Amino acid sequence: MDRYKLIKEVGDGTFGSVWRAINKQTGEVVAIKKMKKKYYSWDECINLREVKSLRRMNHPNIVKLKEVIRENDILYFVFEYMECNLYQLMKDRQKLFAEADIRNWCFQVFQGLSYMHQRGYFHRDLKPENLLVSKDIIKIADFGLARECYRTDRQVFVLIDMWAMGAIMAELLSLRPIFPGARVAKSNANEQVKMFPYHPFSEADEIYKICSVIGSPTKETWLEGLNLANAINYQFPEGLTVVLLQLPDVPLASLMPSASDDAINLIERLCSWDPCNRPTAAEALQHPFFQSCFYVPPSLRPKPSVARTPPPVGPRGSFEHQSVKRHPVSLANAKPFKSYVAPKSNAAFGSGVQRKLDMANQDGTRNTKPVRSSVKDSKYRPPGRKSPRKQMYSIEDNSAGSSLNKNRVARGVSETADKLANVSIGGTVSRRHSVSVMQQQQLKPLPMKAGCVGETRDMFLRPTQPTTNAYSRKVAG
Ligand SMILES: Nc1ncnc2c1ncn2[C@@H]1O[C@H](COP(=O)(O)OP(=O)(O)OP(=O)(O)O)[C@@H](O)[C@H]1O
Repeated sequence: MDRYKLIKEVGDGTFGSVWRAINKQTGEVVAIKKMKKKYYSWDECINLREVKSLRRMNHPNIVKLKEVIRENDILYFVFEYMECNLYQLMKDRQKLFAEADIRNWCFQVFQGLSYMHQRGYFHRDLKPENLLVSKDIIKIADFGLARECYRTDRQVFVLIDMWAMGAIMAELLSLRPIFPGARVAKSNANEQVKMFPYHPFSEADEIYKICSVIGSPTKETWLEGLNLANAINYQFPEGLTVVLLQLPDVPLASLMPSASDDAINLIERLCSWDPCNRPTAAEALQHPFFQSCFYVPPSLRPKPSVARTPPPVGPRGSFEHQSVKRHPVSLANAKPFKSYVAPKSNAAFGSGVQRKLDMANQDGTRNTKPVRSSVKDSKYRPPGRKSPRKQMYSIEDNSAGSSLNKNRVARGVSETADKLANVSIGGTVSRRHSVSVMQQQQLKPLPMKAGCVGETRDMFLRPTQPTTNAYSRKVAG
């Protein structure tokens, strides 16, 4: 570690604190994650999920793990440095993001996810804090909960991440969490939840909040989920919504009045009760929301120095000019997504030897086609599917990153059986948001944005500046 100079703490997560640091030899700025747990053997380290999964990832939209160091029983991950995370960009922001920016970010994240999912990994902890941004580039980080899934399960498991992406997209568009939870001490929550099953800190409440936004599942939207619920004698909170709490339905568009129809449609698809109705990442890239996105492969980029990260992708014009255009695309006619090829595994590491991860040999030549819609006036359809004191490493499985309670909000309801089975009065959940759906509904219409073009409803509802900031998450720095 003496090769690095720690500059400033930039993040403090459940498992580690993250520092901006400089490599004294090369001058390179890096991010060093110092794990909180002690690691007494090298075997423990190489079996961490974060290590096992990240060593296999080599994509411009997945944060690069450069080195793993164990020194005095402390484990350090050396990552490429990113300026901030998406939550930091949102938390103090008053003005909504341009939809073009959101499109650009989401397009990149879906590319990273598509790459990861095709290799059999799913993230399971997607949230704004784990999407890191530097200029126009966004990368997926924090693979502490990432899991590998068998080929047969892949289609279903990876769709967990897609739910989270729907929630993140909605949050970006409204600057508010769409299914807001609360962050509380678990011990407190336990007591309080026992007293009232729909207490805001319970999992039941989280399901309730989801139902109040997207409606309770029906036979049409999620028969399997209803059967599962029946099997464990669980009733979705539709009745309670009406009888006890009198919450009206919340059309998604009213929570994001400035969002285009395409954006709303994609979020609705992603946040479908039935995982099989959610598009995969590759399919999401073909959604009309991304019709104006283009991608320049690294091999065609002018400067080698930027070859490891994609250039800004996104609309060529401003959103204001494009918001009423519709170029729906039929999946049947859409070009298949072409992904990066998995990097070759690193050679086995030698104990006690510092070794750099060979993550720099990215092959960008394969992703040569821009993802673009070509067929007009057809409707997008969702897919129908059923030691030495000092060690450094090149990587392999898991132990420390196994707490499933980290954050369930963004991870969503697709862990169906899990979630339904755990809906009990004593259940606890750790969450980060604190604003209720009721508060979201009380958003007052603000003056119309000059120059906006949209449908009639937009003209009355389009806010340019939310009056309150919905965030309560804590971020270092
Ligand atoms: N490569 C990086 N460059 C810059 N900042 C980073 C980097 N990696 C992480 N961070 C910052 O540190 C924060 C915590 O990192 P990370 O999510 O990896 O830790 P964690 O302990 O796993 O957190 P969590 O509680 O979400 O599980 C991130 O939200 C981000 O703000």
